[in-house]
Amino acid sequence: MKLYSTKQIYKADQISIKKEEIVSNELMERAALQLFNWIHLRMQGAPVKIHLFCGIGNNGGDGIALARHLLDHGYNIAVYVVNYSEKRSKDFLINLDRLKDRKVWPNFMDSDDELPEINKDDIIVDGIFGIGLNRTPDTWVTKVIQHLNASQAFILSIDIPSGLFAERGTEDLNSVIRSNFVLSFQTPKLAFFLPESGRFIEQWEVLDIGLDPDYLMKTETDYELIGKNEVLMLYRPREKYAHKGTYGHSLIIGGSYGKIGAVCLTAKAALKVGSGLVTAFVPKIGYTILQTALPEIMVLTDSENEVLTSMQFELVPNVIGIGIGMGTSEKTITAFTKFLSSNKQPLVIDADALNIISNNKGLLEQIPEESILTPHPKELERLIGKWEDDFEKLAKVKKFSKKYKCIVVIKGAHTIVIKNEKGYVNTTGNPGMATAGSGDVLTGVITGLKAQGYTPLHAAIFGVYLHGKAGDIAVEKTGFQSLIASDLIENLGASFLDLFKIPEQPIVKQDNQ
Ligand SMILES: NC(=O)C1=CN([C@@H]2O[C@H](COP(=O)(O)OP(=O)(O)OC[C@H]3O[C@@H](n4cnc5c(N)ncnc54)[C@H](OP(=O)(O)O)[C@@H]3O)[C@@H](O)[C@H]2O)[C@@H](O)CC1
Ligand SMILES: Nc1ncnc2c1ncn2[C@@H]1O[C@H](COP(=O)(O)OP(=O)(O)O)[C@@H](O)[C@H]1O
Ligand SMILES: [K+]
Repeated sequence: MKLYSTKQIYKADQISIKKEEIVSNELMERAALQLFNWIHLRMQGAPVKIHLFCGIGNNGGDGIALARHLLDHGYNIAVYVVNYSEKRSKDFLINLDRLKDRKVWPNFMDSDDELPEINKDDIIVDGIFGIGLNRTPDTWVTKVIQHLNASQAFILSIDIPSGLFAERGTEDLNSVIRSNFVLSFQTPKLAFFLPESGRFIEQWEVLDIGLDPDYLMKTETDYELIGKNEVLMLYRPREKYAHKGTYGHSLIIGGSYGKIGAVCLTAKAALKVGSGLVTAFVPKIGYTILQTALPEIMVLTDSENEVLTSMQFELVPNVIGIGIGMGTSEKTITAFTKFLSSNKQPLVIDADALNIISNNKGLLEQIPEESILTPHPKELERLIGKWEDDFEKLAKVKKFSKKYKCIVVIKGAHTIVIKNEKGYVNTTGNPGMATAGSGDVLTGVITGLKAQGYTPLHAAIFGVYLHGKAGDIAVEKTGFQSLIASDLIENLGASFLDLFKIPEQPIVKQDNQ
C-alpha cells in the first residue's frame, strides 16, 4: 500500500474536485459520511455521549459535518469548536451553518474558557487539527488536548491525532492526542509507524473517500506499507525438478566464545527459509556445538579456538551473512578488514561487523554494492550518527544508502527497509520479539532468501515480513513474555503457509436450515 505524502493528498483532492466537477465541501461530505457510517455500524444508535472537538480548518469541518449526521440519527452529542484562529476554512463555515440550521450551537472554546467535563465512559471525536498542522499548538490548546487525554474516554481521531505532525518531528509531545482509533482518509500517514509518533496511535483504519484513482495509481510515493498483498508478489515458488543446488549456498561467518548460539540461530533460520545449503564459519570452539545442534549444516573453523582470526575459505557461496556473535577483538577486526578488501560476494552485515565498520568508516567503501545492513537503533546511531527525530533519521539513512549503494534495514517495531530514496515499512511483528537473538534470526532469514535468488531488496523486504509474521504466529502460543528467538525459527514454515491462507468466510445461515 502506498503511503502518500500530505502534498500528494492535497493534490489528489484538487484533481478530484476538478475532474468530478464537484465543490470541495462535497468531498468533505463524503469524508463525514464515511466517518458516520463507520461509527453507526459499531454503535447502532447507542445513547453514549459523544463529544466532538473541532478545529476551524477542514479537519474541524469534517467533525462538524459528522456531528450533523450523528444528530440526524438521534445520537447524544456535544459539539465544541476549539477556536485557535480567526482563519476559518470555507467548508468549515458551510458545515457550521448547516449545523446551526438544526438549532445546534457549538460551544466555542477560547483560551480562558473552562474545560468541559468528560466522563470516562463517553466518546471523544478528535477533529482539532488534521494534516494542516504546521506549528506547535498554543499552550491553551495543548491544555485542551491534555484534558482530553486525561479523561480516559475512548478517543476517535479524524485523519490523524491532533497535534501530531504528519511529516516532521513533533516538538512538544504533550500537545498530541493519544488516539484509541484513527480513521485516516485515503492513506495512513508515515508518522503512524515511527517510534516517536506511532505511540500515539493504538489502532487505525483507512477510509476511502474516492480521491481520483488515476492520480493515486500513477503517483510514486517515497514510502510503501508492506503487508501480505505486497510480499505475495515477491514470492518465488519451489520448482518441481529443483535440487539443493538450485536454492543457493549461504555462508554464515561469526561466533566467538560464549556466542556460538547466535550463529546457530542465524544458520538455522537460513535453512528454514529454504537456502539449499548452509555453511557456518566459526572459531574452533563452535565446531561441536554447531554439528550437534544443526546436523543439516556444514561447519568450517578458524585456526583459533575462541575468536575469528582469518576469514579464508575455498567454497564459493551465493551470499554471506556476517557479524553475528563475532565480537570485536583486535584479531577479528584485522581478519574482517582483510576479508572486506578481497571479498566480492554480496553481504548481509549485522551486529559486530556493523560495529567494526562504525569504528572505521573507511571500510564502507569496500562493501560490495547491494549489500544489506541490518542495524538495530544503537548500531544505526554508531553508523550514521545521532538524529534529531525519526524523520531526520530516515533522511540520513536514505543519504547513506545512496552514498554506499547499500540497503539498510532499520530494525524496530515497524522495521523499515531503505534503498536509495525509497522506504518499505513492515506491518508484521510484535513486542514479544524484543528478545535476545531475534535479530540473529532475521539475518539468517534475509541471507537464506538472498541465497535462493531473491534480489537483495526483495530478500530484505520479504525477510522482514516473514520474520515478523513468524513472531505474530508464535506469540499466539507463547504469549509476549515467553516468546524466544527459537520460536521465530520454528514458525517460519507457518509464516510461509500463512501467505496462501484464504481468509475464513463468514457462515451465512440459510432460512431453510
Ligand atoms: N483530501 C483529503 O484527504 C481531505 C481532507 N480533509 C480534511 O482536511 C484536513 C486538513 O485540513 P486543513 O488543511 O484545513 O488543515 P487543518 O489540519 O484542519 O488545520 C487548520 C489550519 O490551522 C492552521 N494551523 C496549523 N497549525 C496551527 C497551530 N499550531 N495553531 C493554530 N493554527 C494552526 C493552519 O492554517 P494557517 O494558520 O497556517 O494559515 C491550518 O490550515 C485533513 O486532515 C482532513 O481531515 C477532508 O475534509 C476531505 C478531503
Ligand atoms: N516491539 C517490537 N515489535 C516488533 N518487532 C520487534 C520489536 N522489538 C524488536 N523487534 C524485532 O526483533 C529484532 C531485534 O533485533 P536485535 O535488536 O538485533 O536483536 P538481537 O541483537 O538480540 O538479535 C528486529 O528484527 C526487530 O525488528
Ligand atoms: K484530528
